[in-house]
Amino acid sequence: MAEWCEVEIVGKAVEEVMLNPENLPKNYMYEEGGAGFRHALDEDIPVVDLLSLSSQQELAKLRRALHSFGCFQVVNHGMESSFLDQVRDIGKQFFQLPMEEKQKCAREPNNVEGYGNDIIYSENQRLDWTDRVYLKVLPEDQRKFQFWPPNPNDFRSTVLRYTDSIRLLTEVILKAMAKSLNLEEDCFLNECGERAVMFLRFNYYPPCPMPDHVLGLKPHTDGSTITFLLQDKQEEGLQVLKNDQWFKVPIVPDALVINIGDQMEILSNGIFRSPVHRAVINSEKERLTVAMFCTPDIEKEIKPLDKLVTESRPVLYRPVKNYADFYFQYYQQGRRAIEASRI
Ligand SMILES: O=C(O)CCC(=O)C(=O)O
Ligand SMILES: [Fe+2]
Repeated sequence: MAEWCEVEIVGKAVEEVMLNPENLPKNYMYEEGGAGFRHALDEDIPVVDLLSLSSQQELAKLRRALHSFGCFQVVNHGMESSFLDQVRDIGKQFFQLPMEEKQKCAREPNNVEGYGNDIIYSENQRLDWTDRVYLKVLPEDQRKFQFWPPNPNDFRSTVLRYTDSIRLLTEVILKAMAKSLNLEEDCFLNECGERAVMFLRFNYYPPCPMPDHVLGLKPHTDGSTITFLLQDKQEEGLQVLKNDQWFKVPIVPDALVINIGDQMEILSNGIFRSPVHRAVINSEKERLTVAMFCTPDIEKEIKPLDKLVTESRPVLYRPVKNYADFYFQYYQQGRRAIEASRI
């Protein structure tokens, strides 16, 4: 691992790489790709109705979904279709701006926030076919507005409103997840703490001339407790791995995809599974998704809840703190950061 270094190698926006399609850098290429590379099965990922989530039947469905797939889609979450369109639109409008305009909120080396893409730690690193805007939206006093696009002019107000809505929804979902395991409803929320952190990421995937050899996002798990993903309205691309097979996460109108992240896998002592997932791309259409990563207060130590450790299910993970600190190094090596916690 000697070639992995702390200092970032500065890469190009995918949008610029795309201008020279005959010469795609080999870091993007999966040699093993080809026909079938993007293939995934259609087995419906469970869709949970938030309005029925107090019923035992819906809670049981939630528990099964989180144990088998590690993800589900939620409908009737209270956000209007037109508002979700607005959230996607501010992202699309930003990526359509001229490069000089986007560069005004460019990410700084070795920092995750702002406009940019992968932090490159090694010449050999596999790169993702995506440009992003990544922002810490909570806690409020940690917002760095210099990285928030001033353009389109409703960007900031829309992000703030979306953050408020997701914060409320997080409470509802974490409570339901606790209830689905017959635990006190606040137990996961308490572990996240008063100063829980939320990161928002707009993922923009330009069309790619070699979609059978390139991935939008390499296989990974999220480092969050839970992640909310607003999918593109037209273009599919998200796939989750279950029993060594890829499954499509279909577009369900106005639904949000909710993924378990590594820190929830740890809290639940492995009952909820943080799924390996990836994003595939296509040669004709761009795709835009909006991910909100909910993570605990960085001062909180995260470990399996006592009530979920039993004789038949011994403790599976060591405590972790400030998971994001080492998450990205693992991610860029195509490894799972949870390895550092597994006993
Ligand atoms: O864009 C997608 O479909 C997946 C996004 C994702 O997994 C992420 O941002 O971590
Ligand atoms: Fe992800």
